[in-house]
Amino acid sequence: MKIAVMGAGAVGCYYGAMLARAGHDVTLIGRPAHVDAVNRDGLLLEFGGTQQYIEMNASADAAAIAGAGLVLFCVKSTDTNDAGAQIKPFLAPDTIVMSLQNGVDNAERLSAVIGLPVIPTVVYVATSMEGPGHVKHHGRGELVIGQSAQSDKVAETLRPAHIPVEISDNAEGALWAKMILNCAYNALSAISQMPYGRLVQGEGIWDVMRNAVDECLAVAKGCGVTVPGDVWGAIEKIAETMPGQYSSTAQDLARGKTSEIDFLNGYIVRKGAELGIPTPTNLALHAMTKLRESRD
Ligand SMILES: NC(=O)C1=CN([C@@H]2O[C@H](COP(=O)(O)OP(=O)(O)OC[C@H]3O[C@@H](n4cnc5c(N)ncnc54)[C@H](OP(=O)(O)O)[C@@H]3O)[C@@H](O)[C@H]2O)C=CC1
Ligand SMILES: CC(C)(CO)C(=O)C(=O)O
Repeated sequence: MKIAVMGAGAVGCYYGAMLARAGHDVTLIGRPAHVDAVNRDGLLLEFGGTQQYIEMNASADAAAIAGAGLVLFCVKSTDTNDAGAQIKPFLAPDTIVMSLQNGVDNAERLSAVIGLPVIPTVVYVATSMEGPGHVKHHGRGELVIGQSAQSDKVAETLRPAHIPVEISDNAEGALWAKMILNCAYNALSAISQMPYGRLVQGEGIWDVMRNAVDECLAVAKGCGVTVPGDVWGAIEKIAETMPGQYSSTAQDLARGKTSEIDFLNGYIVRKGAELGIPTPTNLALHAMTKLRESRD
């Protein structure tokens, strides 16, 4: 089966590389600098202290997605609608589309744009682009995917490529759990430009995080979502296990890029307003991050 990746970035290149390494016919759709490097040398995958060039197809033209049986959709939440509109003309009615993105509404938004079902996928991986056509794996790699008629087929395709897949009847709740963690840390790390270990030592920071999380849980409940696991316990663990890490939002702002904050704290604020649930802490975190994002 031909597999296409829309968004040749940290997540898309990693999963594309794992699948190509396992013998699949993989096509990456990405920006010209990455595409040129992959077409020239192959994709450089750094994994567990090893480096390997992996041959695969790459194109800057969304038309290269034509004929794919499976599409991994891996752009940032800010690009979902535009990238979805670009691939729509090249999808068949039976193409399986997965959203490998943070935030809770990407699968729904993408599905509305392309007119096909989209499998929501929670991505537990840490990867980064180290340069054009060069992806580095820092840890983990497992996916939790929603139930659908195609989910078994997806799992059977991905698992032999050393991509652990769990099919869950509460993938939505798992996406929420991850987003709530993001709502606790991402904006604070972005506004302060501090890593988590130092951040949580700030005066009142745990209280701010607790308030943000309580608002998120109230909004999740209002949306009828059951958030699995010990959300607060997982949040406390992040500061212990990743003390030197800056949030992806902090990294985006440091590079002058638009962040996904509208789909994290911003999403909670919008949903809270719809449901009549106050979200003052998320409102402040979102507004301050947007201010910082708009700085020259
Ligand atoms: N990196 C990680 O470790 C993790 C990331 N995630 C989530 O996964 C998603 C993807 O993140 P990540 O891979 O880090 O993001 P990246 O920015 O590294 O990758 C996305 C890539 O897609 C490109 N792109 C966007 N729109 C188009 C388009 N229309 N045509 C071609 N290329 C396009 C972007 O280019 P440009 O930048 O020029 O727009 C970028 O190179 C996000 O929702 C993120 O939150 C989840 C877990 C871990
Ligand atoms: C888990 C966490 C908070 C790790 O940095 C993350 O998902 C992000 O930075 O967006």
